[in-house]
Amino acid sequence: MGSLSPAISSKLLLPTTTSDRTSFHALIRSSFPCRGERPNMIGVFKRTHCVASAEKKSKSAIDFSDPEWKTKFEEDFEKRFNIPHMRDFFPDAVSYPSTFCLRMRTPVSEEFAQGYPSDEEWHGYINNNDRVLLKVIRYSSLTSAGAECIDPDCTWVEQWIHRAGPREKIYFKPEDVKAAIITCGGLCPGLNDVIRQIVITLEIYGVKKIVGIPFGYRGFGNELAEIPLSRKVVQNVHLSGGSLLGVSRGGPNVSEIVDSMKERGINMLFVLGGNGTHAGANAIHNELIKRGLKVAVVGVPKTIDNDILLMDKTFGFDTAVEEAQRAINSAYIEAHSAYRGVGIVKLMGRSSGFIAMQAALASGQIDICLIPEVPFELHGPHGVLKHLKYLLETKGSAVICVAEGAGQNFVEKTNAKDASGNVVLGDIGVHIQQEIKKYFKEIGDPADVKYIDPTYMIRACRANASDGILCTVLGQNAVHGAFAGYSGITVGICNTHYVYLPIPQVISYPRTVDPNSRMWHRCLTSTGQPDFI
Ligand SMILES: Nc1ncnc2c1ncn2[C@@H]1O[C@H](COP(=O)(O)OP(=O)(O)O)[C@@H](O)[C@H]1O
Ligand SMILES: O=P(O)(O)OC[C@H]1O[C@](O)(COP(=O)(O)O)[C@@H](O)[C@@H]1O
Ligand SMILES: [Mg+2]
Repeated sequence: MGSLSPAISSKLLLPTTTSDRTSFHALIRSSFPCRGERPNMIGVFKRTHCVASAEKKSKSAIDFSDPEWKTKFEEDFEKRFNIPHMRDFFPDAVSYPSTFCLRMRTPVSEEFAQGYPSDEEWHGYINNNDRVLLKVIRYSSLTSAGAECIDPDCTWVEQWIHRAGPREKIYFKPEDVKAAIITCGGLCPGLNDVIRQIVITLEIYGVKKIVGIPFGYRGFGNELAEIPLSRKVVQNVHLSGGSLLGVSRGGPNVSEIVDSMKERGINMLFVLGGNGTHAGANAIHNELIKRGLKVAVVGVPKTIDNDILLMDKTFGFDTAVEEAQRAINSAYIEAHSAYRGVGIVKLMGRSSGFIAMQAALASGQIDICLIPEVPFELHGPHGVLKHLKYLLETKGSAVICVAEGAGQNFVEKTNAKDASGNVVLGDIGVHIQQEIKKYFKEIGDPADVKYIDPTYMIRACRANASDGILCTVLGQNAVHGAFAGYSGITVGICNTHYVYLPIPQVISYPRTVDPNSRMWHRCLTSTGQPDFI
């Protein structure tokens, strides 16, 4: 393991504006070519396998010899994780006592003629100054496994983020609200659960006009009619997978979406989607502000790939891992029952191998787990095929779990993109299957290869119980955030607590498995696989 270059470790760029941050992340990526060593998006050093090139380092950096650097870092962190509020853009924004009351769950009268039921003594409101600690481990050294430190000495620095939940003051009168819900990108278990909770919570605040926009951002095209939503409509939707509203990739541009929102009179937008969707939601939020429109845009991160930064996990991920067990178990049984059987399971994960890693860990039936974050060779003395031969000779069978984004260097690039601009990946599962068959034929040993691709099965199912709970809390908090007057935010779970985060902070780049993390090490311990390079 190499150590950090002194030139790099002595200073660190601290971005303050959005454009600064964009260049910060670009700089970080270009300056730290080795995955394990670059500071992450909150400027954190990680233990490295190689040394970065110091000359690419920014001139504008924090000087760790400055006795004030820690205070400056904490202040900058507070600024970056500030959640945008109506008051920031509309100083004359008026607040009202909340209509969300834990004791009195419905407004006092249908028409709010008697005012809002806000004079109970205790409502369970969140104070705007409540915070959640983002990092809870105090590493003593960069040599600690998975260490994330701000400076080379691993000084303890507090990083606080905003606590989610209902506030005492709201910035929308429920009778003036027209709320819209939209689901974008690919499917994910739990979408219906989140939709359901958003609708139910909106109704508890007293909102009457709630609609679903069909088929993601495409639904803002004029030809698609809104779907009226109410508790009655959503009551049982969580019992099935998919999205009641439909999903899509691509769609109108941001300006057209905002035109459409204005025309429809939407002043609360709940956006369920992944990195791309959130980039869209943030752009919509900025455009609305630019046009002086008082609209709350709140995201709920959706991705079975679990590739959103800073969160413990995203909803649907646990369900996907659980569903993957069925495919892995089938592959295991097939492989185990065959003479020199090899089972291959391909799982989703465009650039992040979380599903493959966790599914391998959960099953205990995987011998080789291949993820996009960890390079490997197929051929050669240290390659996957050599190890497979060893496994067949010693165990008699083997099971491989491969993430769809792994080993893309082995498959032909098409340069094709989907409607959202995501690169269309080559099929690594099919490629590995063919290479295994070819290899064993060439060496004259038999191998009975069975390939299972459960790709869409693991994301089209309904959410399991723990995801159902996560969806419930996230959906409710999304509504609380909108009523509290926040916009351009997303909800998440952080160290088991629920938080609001400014969208740009969670989508700077996809979250990936850290090959130096304890979890990846646990996976390697479990599979017993060597390095394949
Ligand atoms: N950078 C972006 N700015 C605005 N909209 C985007 C951006 N990236 C993607 N989108 C839109 O967000 C939606 C979902 O994006 P996609 O990448 O397919 O899924 P996900 O949100 O799950 O990552 C699509 O309608 C796409 O057009
Ligand atoms: O076939 P589709 O609908 O494009 O979906 C495939 C993609 O969906 C995912 O599961 C999740 O992607 P999103 O988060 O963008 O929805 C990826 O792992 C995978 O590449
Ligand atoms: Mg995406």
